[in-house]
Formats: sequence, structure tokens, C-alpha cells
Amino acid sequence: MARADADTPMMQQYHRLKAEAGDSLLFYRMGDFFELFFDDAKVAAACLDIALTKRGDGVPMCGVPVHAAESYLARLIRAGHRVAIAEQIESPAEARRLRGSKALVERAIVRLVTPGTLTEETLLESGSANWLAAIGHAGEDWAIAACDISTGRFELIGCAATDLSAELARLGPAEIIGAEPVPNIDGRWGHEGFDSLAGERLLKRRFGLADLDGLGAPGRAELAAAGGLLAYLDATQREATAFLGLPRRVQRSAHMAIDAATRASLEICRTQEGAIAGSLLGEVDRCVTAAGRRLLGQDLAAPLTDRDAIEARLDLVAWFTEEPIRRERVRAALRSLPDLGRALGRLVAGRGSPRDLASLRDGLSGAADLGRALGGQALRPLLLDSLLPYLGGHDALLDQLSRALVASPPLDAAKGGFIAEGHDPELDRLRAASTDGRKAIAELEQRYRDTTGVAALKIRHNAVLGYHVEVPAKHAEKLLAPDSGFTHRQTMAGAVRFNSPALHEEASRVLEAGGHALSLEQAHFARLTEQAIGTAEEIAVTADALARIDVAAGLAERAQEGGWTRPALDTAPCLEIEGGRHPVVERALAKAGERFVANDCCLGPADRLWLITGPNMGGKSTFLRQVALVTLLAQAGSFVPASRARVGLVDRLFSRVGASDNLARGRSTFMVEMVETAAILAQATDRSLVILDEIGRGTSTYDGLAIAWAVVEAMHDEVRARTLFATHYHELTRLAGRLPCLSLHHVRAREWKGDLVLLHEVAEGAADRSYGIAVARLAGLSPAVVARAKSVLAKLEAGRDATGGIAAGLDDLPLFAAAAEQAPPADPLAEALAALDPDALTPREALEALYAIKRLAAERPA
Ligand SMILES: Nc1ncnc2c1ncn2[C@@H]1O[C@H](COP(=O)(O)OP(=O)(O)OP(=O)(O)O)[C@@H](O)[C@H]1O
Repeated sequence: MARADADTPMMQQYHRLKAEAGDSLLFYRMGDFFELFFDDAKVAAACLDIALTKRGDGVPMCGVPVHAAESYLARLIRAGHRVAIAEQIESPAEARRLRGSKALVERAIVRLVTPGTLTEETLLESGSANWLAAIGHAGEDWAIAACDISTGRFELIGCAATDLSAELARLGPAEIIGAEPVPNIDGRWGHEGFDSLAGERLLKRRFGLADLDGLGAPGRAELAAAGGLLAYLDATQREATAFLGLPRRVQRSAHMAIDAATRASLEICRTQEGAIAGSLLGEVDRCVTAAGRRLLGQDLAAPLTDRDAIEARLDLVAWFTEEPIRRERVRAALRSLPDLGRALGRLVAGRGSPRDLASLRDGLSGAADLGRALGGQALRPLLLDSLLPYLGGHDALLDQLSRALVASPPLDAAKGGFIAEGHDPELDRLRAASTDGRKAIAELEQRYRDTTGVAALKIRHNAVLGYHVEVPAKHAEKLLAPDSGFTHRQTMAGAVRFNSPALHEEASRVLEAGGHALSLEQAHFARLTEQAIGTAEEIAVTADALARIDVAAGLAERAQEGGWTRPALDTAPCLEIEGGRHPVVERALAKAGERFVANDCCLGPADRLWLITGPNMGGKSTFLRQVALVTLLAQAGSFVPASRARVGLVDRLFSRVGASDNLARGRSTFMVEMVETAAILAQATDRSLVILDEIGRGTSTYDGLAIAWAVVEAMHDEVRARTLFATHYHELTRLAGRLPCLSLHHVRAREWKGDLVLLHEVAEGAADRSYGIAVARLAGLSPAVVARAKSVLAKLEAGRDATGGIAAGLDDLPLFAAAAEQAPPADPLAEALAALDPDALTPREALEALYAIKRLAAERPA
């Protein structure tokens, strides 16, 4: 940063704050603007598309108006920047009073705005949680402490190093921090406080606890992660306190493990392009509240593995499907409620407004009404019964808020006008005085017009002069006369301004009363906010209960809309789906006026690996994905797009469907595929569901087939997970004769009058051929190229028939297990060498040993 030799005091202050802000952009408050200087100005001007100017001393600068700062902040944060806000912490008048007429206003960084610590409505997506994740470890144990301070959620997740990415993928954090870099994780490192003792101390202090047993005695790694997280919140929020509920310890086994590649491949909460529309979440979501949408996203990101917990969710969805009128009433009630959780988050963070208090009032009273209405319903499911008590219980706060606030308070507390009339007699009196004063000023205006005879005389108000009398320049004479009773204040181009003792007196009354009224309102605001914060935990629980009801009613709505059914759950490793559909593809086809062909799938202990062949575009990938999605939806507690489904609970879900390039990390498509396949083979269990599409396609035919062959064998013999394996290697179908729990299936196609007809139907048996050339023709390859390809194919097929093709001889391979178990043949030469101890040999023995070794070497098979 270029630095002027003789910095002004202001620039010195700027440099001090900038040093503190580090690599964050510094928003330096100057009156009604936040200014940025030097490189910060260049970066911000480019990112925000605003003018970059220069100060008199040549320093580059740009600025954003304070009242519009939020939208600029949003753009900077989205572009990956962090922003330090330096506010004026005293008024210019105070500065002058304390330190003389030329005193510089004191400024301090009051907040670091980072992607994971946002609370402002405009900076957040209403339908997604905004997680900040801190990674800590103690020796070999790792943990993530994650919080969403916009709603107060706080989780501690202990896990193995290898599970970190999957857990982070579940959360989808806006920001990841840690002490030192963690391989393959994109975070900001070098933060402090990641030690378990600090974590323990900070947790105890924050929640006023004597010991941590009440939190389920978190382990050392969890404490280290929590320590880093809390230290970071203190550093970014400064004086304000971030909203955090008590931390919830998340048991990893309580959730279906889904790694990042599977999430991307199944497009669970976002499409691969990052959009919600077109993802499973986008397709399933019928929530009417933002909190419901956030919870649904979390449910889909972390399906459950506990059968009772899933059944409880399903019972509630079923209850809502039974009576559409009941469902619609509940949804209508929910729809009208404000976002309780986020309003609370802002109030706790000290960024709340009177409107947030009104949101609490309306949200809590709506919750209580809903609780009463639902409580009157017969045959309530257990989950609903357990939620009902949390919908009420805020009477004292509600009573205060309802009596104190006007119906629709303003966003800005500073201007007042949010405390209802009749709530505070003193406030009413001050307001009346101020109104009377204004009336008196209006009367004064009329009187001055009459006495001066100037009809155009006006009493105006501005920030510099306060109340004053203004007349057009041509009438100024009369008021300028020495005995007129008016004092000249200002001469403008067309008008002249005056003061008068009577006006001064009335104006003081107005100002004084108005000022007192304002401070009284501020005091009310502070008191109400404090009262609300006092019950923050309880309010957050109410918000969660409302969200859970919204999710269930929304899922019921979705089920009804799409003819979805309640899945049966099973603890045996089975998976039976009749009439299954892919919700997103089905919708896309419906838009184009086409029908989705429903398909069945039936996996069980005796038939757990389906090998699926068939033409390109035949629907293999769609079928694979739909099986995974039906399972995922079922375990998230949703009805499923199928006419019947029985889902044996899945502990881990793996999906490798469609190309997943990871060139940014310097790996080729094939390399990524192999790394991921290795991970599946290492992590999948006999309780897992594995979906593999075209493994081995990115390399030479021989290598690819060999790898696919070995992977299928390993899945079948060793891993024993329920597996769907789609492939274009027809040679793999030979495995059916050798692997008892593998069966062959294909997507059907027909050639009709020379045209290919894709039926999208999954049927038993192998495909008779691959139809690749027919698909290429459909895709518009020129007739000449198609004709040439056909003749090349005829030659290749003739060659294959003559030689047995690339799979010739594969039938003679020993089985995978047998091959894996076969020990390498003994090597006498190696054994003899290993037995030698050169230091213990005499020269003569050494010579003999040498002869013996030469002899063994000569006997070795070539
Ligand atoms: N069950 C179905 N009913 C109707 N149309 C379907 C069905 N399944 C797939 N399709 C249509 O076929 C298209 C191709 O499907 P998909 O990508 O699953 O084929 P594929 O067999 O995996 O192809 P490839 O082998 O080239 O990857 C889909 O985009 C969809 O439009």
C-alpha cells in the first residue's frame, strides 16, 4: 500500500484500522458514506461497478452510501470478500467537546462481515441455512463445530478425518475455518482458539455452565473445534453477541452417510450448476415458510437411519395427507407467519429493528393459535403431540409486545414511531407536546402572513437552520426592517430566511419533546429486545416446531400432487420399488408433454447386484438415480414417487453417475473416477446402497473392462452392498453365470422401420446390442459418417466372432475371492537372500553363499 510521507491524522487512523482488518476490505465510515481507500478501493470499485476516484493526495478511493450499504456488502460477500466495518464511535460534536475543534472522530472496527457470520435479511438466502464450520482436532480425533447465527443453531460433530468432507458436504457451509490446512478442504486457515481447554472455557462462559456433562460431555476434538468457532465469532462480531443455542452433539451414525461426490451426482439440494430449481429439494419443496424450506434442505441433506424417528416423521406426513382441508388450513396459517428464527437472530446480534420485534409478536401469537387449533384435532400423531407444547408458552413476552408495539412498526428504530399510543403515558404526553408545538408553528405561520402581508411566507425546517421563516427575495424588505421582530439568517438566490423569538420558543418545545419521546422509545426498544433475548432459546424451539410442521404438511402436499406413497421401512437389506419415478426428470418430461415410464427395482440378499445394460439415452442413469432418490426420500421421512416401496435402511449411499470432472484439483476424469471407486470399495458396507454408472469408461477398452470386471466382483463378493451397476461393456454380462447374487437387466429399445425407439423400460436379461450407432444417428451425425461407422462395426463384429472378442478367455479366470486369496508363489531366491546376514559371514562362507544364490537364480522360472 502506497503511504504518503506525512499522513494526516485521519490517514493515520485509517492505516491503523486497515492493519487490524488484515485482508478484509475496510469500510471506513465518513458521515453518510463508507469509504474505501488504496487497493481496497480498486477491488471494491471493480466488483461493485462503482466509480473509482482519487483524493486530493492521489489516494484511490470509492464509497458507498450508508443507507444502501447492505446491498453492496451482499455483492462483495458473494464475490468471496470479507469486509471490516469501521464505524464512528462518537459524534463529531462529542469529539470537538472532548478534544478540541479540530479533533478527529474516533472510529473502531465494530464487525467483520464474513460469509458464515451474516444475520441481515438481504445478505441471506431465506430458504437455506447459513453455516459457519470450524474444523478442530485432538490427536487423531477430528470434529466440526458448526453454527448458523442467523437462527442460533449450533452443532458439534465428532468424526474420523476421512468423514470430514462428507459431513461438510451435508452442511454445505458458507465458510469453513480452522487452525491449519486440511487436505482437500477449501477453508480459511490460520485461525486461533482451536484447543480443547479454550473450547471448554468458552463454552462454559458462553452458556453459564459449571461443567459440560449436560451437553453430553463432548470429546476433546469437539471442544477444540468449538473453541475455534467461539473465538472466531468473538473476533468477527466484536461487541455484538452472536445468537447461539446450546450445542447439539450430532451422532454420525444417526444419519445416512453421503459423500460430496454423491451429493453432487444426485443433485440433492443444488444442481451441479448450483441452482435449487432442478434439484431434488427444488422438486420436493412445497413449504410455505422460509424456516420450513431450510429444515427440509437439512432433512434431505441428512436422511435418518433410525427407523422409529423416520416412522414418526412419516406418521405426521400421512396425517396431513389424510385430510386436505386440515392441511390447507395449517398451511394458510403458517404462510402468514414471519420468519421468527431470523428475526430473533438479528435481535440477539444487536442488529434488530422494531419490525423484528413485531415479527416475534406475530410469529409467536400465530404459533399459539396454531397450537390451539391442532390441539383440538383428534388422533394426533406422536410427533405432533411432542411439538404442540412448544408452540405456546410465550404469554408474558407476547403480552408485552402486543401492548407496546404499533401494528406495523418501521424498520429503523432511530426515527421512533413504533410504540403504540396508550402504552406509556409519559410518551403520549411528549408526543402531544410535540404535536401541539407543530400546530402552534402552523398557527404562527398564518399569523406572520397576516401581519407581514406576505402570502408566500413559509415556516420551514432544515438540518442546518432548524425551524425558520422564509420569504421570496422581493418581499424581504419588510422583514429586514430593524423593528420587524425578525432576525436575518440567510440570503438565498430567490429567498431570504429569518428567525423570530416566538418561532424559536415553539421550535425548542417541539424539538425537546420530540427528542425526549425518541429516547423514551429507544428505551422501550432496548427493554423489549432484552426481554425477547431472555427467552431466545424457547423462541428458537417454537420456530423449529413450526418449521417441522411446515415440512410435514409440505411433503403431504407434494405426495398428493404427485401420487406419491408412504414407504415401508425394513431393517433387512432389501429394496423393493414398484412403479418408481425420478421426480425431476418426470417434471421435465411433463413440461414437454411426455410421459415418464415408471420402473421397478427389487434388490435383496439373494439378488443384490443388478448389472444394467442398454442403449445410450435408454434411461439407465435416470433409473439408477431414481432408486437412490427414492431411498433417500424415504429415510428423510418423505413419501416417495413410487406406487409401492419397501426400503431396507441404508447406512451409506454412494452414487457415481455421470461425469464428475475435477480438473480444478488437477485430476483427470478417469483419475477422479478411480479415486472415488476406491473410496466406495473401502467404505461401503453390506448395509449400503451403491449406484455405479459406466465405471472404467475413461480409459482404453481393455483397461476399462478389466477394471469394471474387478469392481463388480469385489462389490459382489467382498462389499456385498446393494448395488446397481450400469455399463456399456456387454462382456460383463458373462459374470451372471459366475456370481450367484448378480442379475442382468436392460433398458429396452426397439428398431422400427430403421428408427430406434427407446422404451425407457427396465426389463430382465441383458441387452441384445448397444444401438450406439442408432443413437448417434438420432443425434444428427451425418448419413455418411453413420454409414461408415456401420461398415467399421460390421468388420469389428466379424473379428470378434472369429476370435471370441476382447472378453475371450475371461470365463477361465478364477473367482475374485479365490484370486485375491491366492498367495504369491514362494520365491526361494528371495528367501535365501533374506536369510543372509553378511556381517556374520566369513569370507569363505560368503563365497559359498554367492554360489548358492547364483544356482537358485539359474533355477528360477523365466
Ligand atoms: N423412465 C423414463 N421415462 C421416460 N423418459 C425417460 C426415462 N428415463 C430416461 N428418460 C429420458 O431419456 C433421457 C436419457 O436418459 P439417461 O441419461 O438416463 O440415459 P442413459 O441410458 O444413462 O444414457 P447414456 O448411456 O448415454 O448415459 C432422459 O433425459 C429422459 O429424457
